[in-house]
Amino acid sequence: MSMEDYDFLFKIVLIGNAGVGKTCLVRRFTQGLFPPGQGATIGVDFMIKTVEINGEKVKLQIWDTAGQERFRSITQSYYRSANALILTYDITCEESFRCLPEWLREIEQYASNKVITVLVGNKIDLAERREVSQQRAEEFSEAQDMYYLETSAKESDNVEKLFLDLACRLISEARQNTLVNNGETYCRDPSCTSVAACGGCSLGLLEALVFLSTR
Ligand SMILES: Nc1nc2c(ncn2[C@@H]2O[C@H](COP(=O)(O)OP(=O)(O)OP(=O)(O)O)[C@@H](O)[C@H]2O)c(=O)[nH]1
Repeated sequence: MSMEDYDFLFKIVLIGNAGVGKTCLVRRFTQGLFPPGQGATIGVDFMIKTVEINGEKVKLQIWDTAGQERFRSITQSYYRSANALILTYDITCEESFRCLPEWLREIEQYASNKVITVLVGNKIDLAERREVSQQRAEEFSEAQDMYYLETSAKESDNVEKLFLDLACRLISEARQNTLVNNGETYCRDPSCTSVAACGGCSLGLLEALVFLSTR
């Protein structure tokens, strides 16, 4: 697709504890599948999906970060140019909910103050194993001024809604000019703000892949 083939380009970054289902949410949305035996993400993964909203083409760059602590210094560097963050926890895992204030501190420290943050409680298909009530999560998200949604990547519940509602909000913020301006970054170098696809930045896609796979 050429650069002119879309009206909006947004960068969305998924964060949250390991195993909460970030990769499965991204795969469900971008590829329409629930991957069997999904392994832990190493560093950062990247997918693109273009959607049409009210006749306008919206290109979503979706960055899936590793939840494991050992990758934190890599993943933090991806917050800065994000237009939106999807902070995910697992409704069957109290620990993943208790870690949310820690994630919010990371956002405060590393993301732009214009970033839109959505809180997602994933794995609602496992209702019998729920450890965090919807009410508790809603109260928490309201107190933090975040939009809240519960999803199941497995059953495809609310996954399209999550990304499409977010795209609508991003369009509306872009129109009011209040969004993070991140240029059109096509490579994995978080500091790249090049408009050309990796043409002008110091760390091209191939080099970045080697960098990530050797860690
Ligand atoms: N039942 C159920 N299981 C899910 C759902 N989403 C993810 N899982 C499972 O949860 C496990 C972890 O999923 P991932 O998508 O790898 O989690 P992650 O947050 O990307 O993990 P890291 O890459 O380590 O940060 C896998 O075994 C998935 O099959 C869901 O909606 N329902």
